[in-house]
Amino acid sequence: MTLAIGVIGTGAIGQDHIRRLSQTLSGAKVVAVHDINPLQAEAAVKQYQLAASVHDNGQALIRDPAVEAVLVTSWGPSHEEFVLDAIAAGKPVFCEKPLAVSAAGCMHIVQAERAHGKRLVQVGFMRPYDAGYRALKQVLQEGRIGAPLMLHCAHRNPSVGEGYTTPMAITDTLIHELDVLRWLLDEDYVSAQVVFPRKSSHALPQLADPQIVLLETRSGVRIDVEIFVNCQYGYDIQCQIVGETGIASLPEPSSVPLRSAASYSTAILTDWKQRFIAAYDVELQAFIDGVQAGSLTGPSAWDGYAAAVAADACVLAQQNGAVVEISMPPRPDFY
Ligand SMILES: NC(=O)C1=CN([C@@H]2O[C@H](COP(=O)(O)OP(=O)(O)OC[C@H]3O[C@@H](n4cnc5c(N)ncnc54)[C@H](O)[C@@H]3O)[C@@H](O)[C@H]2O)C=CC1
Ligand SMILES: O=C1[C@@H](O)[C@H](O)[C@@H](O)[C@H](O)[C@H]1O
Repeated sequence: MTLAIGVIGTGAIGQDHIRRLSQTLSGAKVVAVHDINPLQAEAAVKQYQLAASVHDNGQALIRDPAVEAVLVTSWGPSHEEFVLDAIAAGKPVFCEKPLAVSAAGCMHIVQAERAHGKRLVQVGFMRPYDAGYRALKQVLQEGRIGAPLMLHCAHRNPSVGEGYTTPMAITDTLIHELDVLRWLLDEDYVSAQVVFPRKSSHALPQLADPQIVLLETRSGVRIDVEIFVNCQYGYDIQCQIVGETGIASLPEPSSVPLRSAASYSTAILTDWKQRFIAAYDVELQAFIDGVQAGSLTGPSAWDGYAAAVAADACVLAQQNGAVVEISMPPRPDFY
C-alpha cells in the first residue's frame, strides 16, 4: 500500500521532505499540499512534478478523503492547530519541531491523542535517528565511560535571518538538544539557567548571540550547551560526554582529509539539511512504516511536551538570569 500524504507548509524543510518522499523513501506519495503562500505551494508541485491537489487552507487538506496522513512543516505557531485537526480527523500526523510553541499547547495535543485512544503523532526530532548519536548512546549503555557526569555541547549555525529572536535560540534551535540529550541520558531535566557572553558583532539588534544554557538532570548530570547562530564558519553540532572513566564525543560527519597547499584539513558542513540528511530519511521512513504497520514508534507527543516544558523554563531563565526549576510530570502509560 502507498501512503497518501498531505503536506502543510512547503518552505525549506517542507520541500526537503517532499523531495525525500518523492525520490528517496518508499511506500508514500504526496497527494496534496497547502501553504499560506499559494505561490510557494504551486512551486513545490512544479519542482517535484507532483500529482497533488493544492488546497487553499490546511483544514481542507486534512479533511480531504484522498489524504491518509498529514505532514506539518509550516511555521511553528501554526503546528498545534493542524495537529489537533489531524487527530480530530483520526489521521496520523508527522509534525516538525516544535510540536507546539509552549508546553500548554503540547499538552492539548497529548490530551487529544490520549482521548483518541491510539498514537497518531510523530514529532520531527530527527537526532535520535542520527547514526552518530546512536553510537554515542550505545557507548553509554555498554558502560564504556562509566556513569555520565557532565555534557559539553554546542549548536552552531553560520547565520540566521532577520526574524530570528533571542527566545528562538531556545524554541527553534536548543529544542533539538532538549530532546536528544533527554533521549541520550534517558532522564528528564530539573533546572535551567541561561548566561550571555559578550554579543557577537554579527548578531542583529534583536538577538542575544551567543548564549550558554546550563541544564541539570534528575540524577545530577550537568550540561552546558552553547548556542551560537551567527558563528559564520559552518553548521557545527558538538556533544561530548564526560563519564566516570572516560570521555565520548559525537562523531564528526565523514569528510575526506585533505593534504594540500601546506595544510591538512577536513571540510565543515554549512547546512542542517546536509548534516542530518540520513537522519531525516530514517525518521520519515519510520513514520511511513509505522503508519502502515498501525504502530508509531518515533518521538511522541509526550517527547514534544517534555522538550517544551524544558524550553519554557529556558525562555524564563533567559529573562530573569536565575536558575529556573523544571517540573516534569511522570510519563503516562499511554506513551
Ligand atoms: N527538524 C529540523 O531540523 C528542522 C525543522 N524545521 C522546522 O520546520 C518548520 C518550518 O521551518 P522552515 O521550513 O525552515 O521554514 P520556512 O519559513 O522556510 O517555511 C515555512 C513555510 O510554512 C508556510 N506557513 C507559515 N504559516 C503557515 C500556516 N499557518 N499555514 C500554512 N502554511 C504556513 C510559509 O509560507 C512557508 O512556506 C519550523 O517549525 C521549523 O522549526 C526547520 C528546519 C529544520
Ligand atoms: O531545526 C533547525 C532550524 O529550524 C533551526 O533554526 C536551526 O538552528 C537548527 O540547527 C535546525 O536544525
